Amino acid sequence: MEPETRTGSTLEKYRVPGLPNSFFYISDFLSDEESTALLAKIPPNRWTHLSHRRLQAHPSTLTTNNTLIAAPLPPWLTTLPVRIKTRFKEYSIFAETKHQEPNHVLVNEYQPGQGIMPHEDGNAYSPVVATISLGGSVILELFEKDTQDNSSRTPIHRILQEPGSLLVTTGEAYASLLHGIAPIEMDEDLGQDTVSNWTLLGNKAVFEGGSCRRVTRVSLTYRDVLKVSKIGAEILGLRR
Ligand SMILES: O=C(O)CCC(=O)C(=O)O
Ligand SMILES: [Fe+2]
Repeated sequence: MEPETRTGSTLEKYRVPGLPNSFFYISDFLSDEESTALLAKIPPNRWTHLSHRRLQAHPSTLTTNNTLIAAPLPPWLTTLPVRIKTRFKEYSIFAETKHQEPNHVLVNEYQPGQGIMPHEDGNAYSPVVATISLGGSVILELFEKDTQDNSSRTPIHRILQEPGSLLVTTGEAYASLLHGIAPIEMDEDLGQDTVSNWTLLGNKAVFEGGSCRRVTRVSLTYRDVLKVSKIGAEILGLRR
């Protein structure tokens, strides 16, 4: 692995222009080698199969009461093969969240034609999500929160997520918009005027034809769950 050379990096230069606030897009958060190494670490036996994608939660699924049972994230998501936690610190991504570091990761896998309905991530988490994309590129659509039903919604912004990229969603962007991925096989109408992070893309040439065929994409969404229960200590009566 390369030595860390990013100390002192600021997120500001990665701010996606033209969006309410606050999205940040780092196209080269991971190298190709790091992306490959990370993909290879995803445990094959932890998937929950949903109708339009498959999902795993680390270290575990939240309880019905949105509580995380205290447990460390597995090292493959934080330190090895990539020093992800260190990189998050360098960009101060979780500097202002409750535990000042992520304690929960959802891994989503989408085949071409699969997506995720417009939704908000809600108040179980501090309002910061850091999304690493692996495999294929995809358009994330942003929607106004309103009373329209999902079928008639039209996106107000579109963010193109390339493999190896990091998208950070914070503050108002987290709370005031919905986000989703259309269940299609090809993202189209790609260009300067239709993709909010066009100037921040790492490999614009790939999209200059205006479309991009989906291939399998895996996303790792890092979050800081607000409520953490030290259930082991509770059972033993050791909780202060
Ligand atoms: O795959 C993505 O980039 C989005 C995933 C997502 O919105 C979620 O897990 O809440
Ligand atoms: Fe989400």
